[in-house]
Amino acid sequence: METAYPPLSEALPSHHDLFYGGEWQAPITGRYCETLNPSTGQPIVQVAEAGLPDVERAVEAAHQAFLSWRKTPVSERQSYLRRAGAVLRDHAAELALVDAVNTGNPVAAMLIDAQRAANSLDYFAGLIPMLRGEVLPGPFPTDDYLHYTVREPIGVVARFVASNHPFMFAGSRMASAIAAGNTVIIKPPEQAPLSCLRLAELLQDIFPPGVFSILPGGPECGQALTSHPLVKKVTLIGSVATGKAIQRSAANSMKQTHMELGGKNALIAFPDADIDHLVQSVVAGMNFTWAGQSCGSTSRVFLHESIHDQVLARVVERIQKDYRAGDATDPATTMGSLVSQTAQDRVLGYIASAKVEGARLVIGGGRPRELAGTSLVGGFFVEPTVFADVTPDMTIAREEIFGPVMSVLRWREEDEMIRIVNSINYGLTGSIFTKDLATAQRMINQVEAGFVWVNDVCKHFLNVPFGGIKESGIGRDECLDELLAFVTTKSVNIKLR
Ligand SMILES: NC(=O)c1ccc[n+]([C@@H]2O[C@H](COP(=O)([O-])OP(=O)(O)OC[C@H]3O[C@@H](n4cnc5c(N)ncnc54)[C@H](O)[C@@H]3O)[C@@H](O)[C@H]2O)c1
Repeated sequence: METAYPPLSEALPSHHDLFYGGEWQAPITGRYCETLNPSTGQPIVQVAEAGLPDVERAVEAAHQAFLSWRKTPVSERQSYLRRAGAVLRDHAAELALVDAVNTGNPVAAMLIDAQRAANSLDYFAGLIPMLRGEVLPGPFPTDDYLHYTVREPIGVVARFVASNHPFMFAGSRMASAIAAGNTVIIKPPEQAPLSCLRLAELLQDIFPPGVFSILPGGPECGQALTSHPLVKKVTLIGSVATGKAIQRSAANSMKQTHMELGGKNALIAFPDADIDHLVQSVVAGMNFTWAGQSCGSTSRVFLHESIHDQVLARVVERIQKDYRAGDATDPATTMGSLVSQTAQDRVLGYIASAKVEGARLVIGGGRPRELAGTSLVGGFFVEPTVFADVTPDMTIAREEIFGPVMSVLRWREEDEMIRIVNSINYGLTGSIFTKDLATAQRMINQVEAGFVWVNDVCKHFLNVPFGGIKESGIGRDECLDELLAFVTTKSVNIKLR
């Protein structure tokens, strides 16, 4: 069935201020900043920017709300979360449209995001009864002492959300913290705050005031949240550099942090891989639909020399057939833009570095020529780009580009290949393509990544922990561990006589 999208004017949020304490509030500093449509580069609307005094008020409101939310019965918390999930499902098309116009990601592909966020809200509602403690044996007779543990919420949680799927991350990641009895302040990405504002409009009558807040803003807002003494945990979906900055700021008040960071993920293809499936997966793994902007993109493709040339040729053919840059709000668009001019410049900079360092440009490498003379000429597009003959020391083999740029590396010796795979500081995901289970298991044992697919790419499965090792993150999401990350354990010892 074809999706019916509302007119953009009806989908966009009518509020552009800050949402905290259950109300819309104008920024005390009076600062507003333009947000753009990355498909055209044109402004959409001005959105409030939270400053230090706004953060003070929002955190205080969230803290007051915490004092009662933590005591809210489990069944009530579950019903709040499930109602929120139902609302997101009902509004999937408009939320997809808002993110399309503000992130540059094609609207048809964004439809799934509301579903994912809603599934997460339902999932964590169902998991709340797992927040149980234990009765523990101690060193003395049980007639003398009873020892047990209880799980308690932490307090106000600040969640910083990445620019690639703003409302999916806001909606899905608020679920665990709220389910556990905390209150949450979400800071949307500067580049694309509109879907989080729409989220607040949709959920404002569902949760009690202060349980969730949306504070659009820039560095001042970020710094104020990460250093505020009443914010007890800071979580980020973002880049490694931002993760380090947040950790430094949070360290002053010894805050817990939870980090979902970048990746430079390897796809490893063995000679016995099913070639048709491999070709399709190499292309799918790059997430060209949203211009490569996915933490899990398998942007380093290790092809065994015996299949290298045929796979590369077919990958290129498939990319050229399947992806055409277009306006993100058009349901027929198969490839979106980067989220901002800064992101476009960064990606073009990496492409230039690859050329200088000697990689072989196979396709792409610039702005799409076919957009010249159209209304999209000012959009932040980059063609799907493939470099071959990439060597491990090249910048594009080592750094996360977060754009539509695939690096293909040829390999011969397995030990040398796995050494190169593991030679970088990232450790988010990895994909292994082979028909042989023993080969797959040998690689699984060696690849340094928090999440490994065998004969697949990119898929997330709710209830299966997702997260990185090395500099790609701290903690696990989309599973019970995520819920447990938002409680602390209190040990109780009762002297019985
Ligand atoms: N591991 C994952 O699950 C996952 C998922 C999606 C994206 N990512 C990563 O996110 C990055 C892309 O997203 P991005 O460009 O929005 O990332 P980013 O690091 O630039 O920004 C992420 C968020 O942090 C905020 N922020 C930036 N500096 C801050 C500071 N000093 N203090 C507090 N907040 C600050 C931003 O406003 C934004 O909301 C990529 O590295 C990508 O791999 C990771």
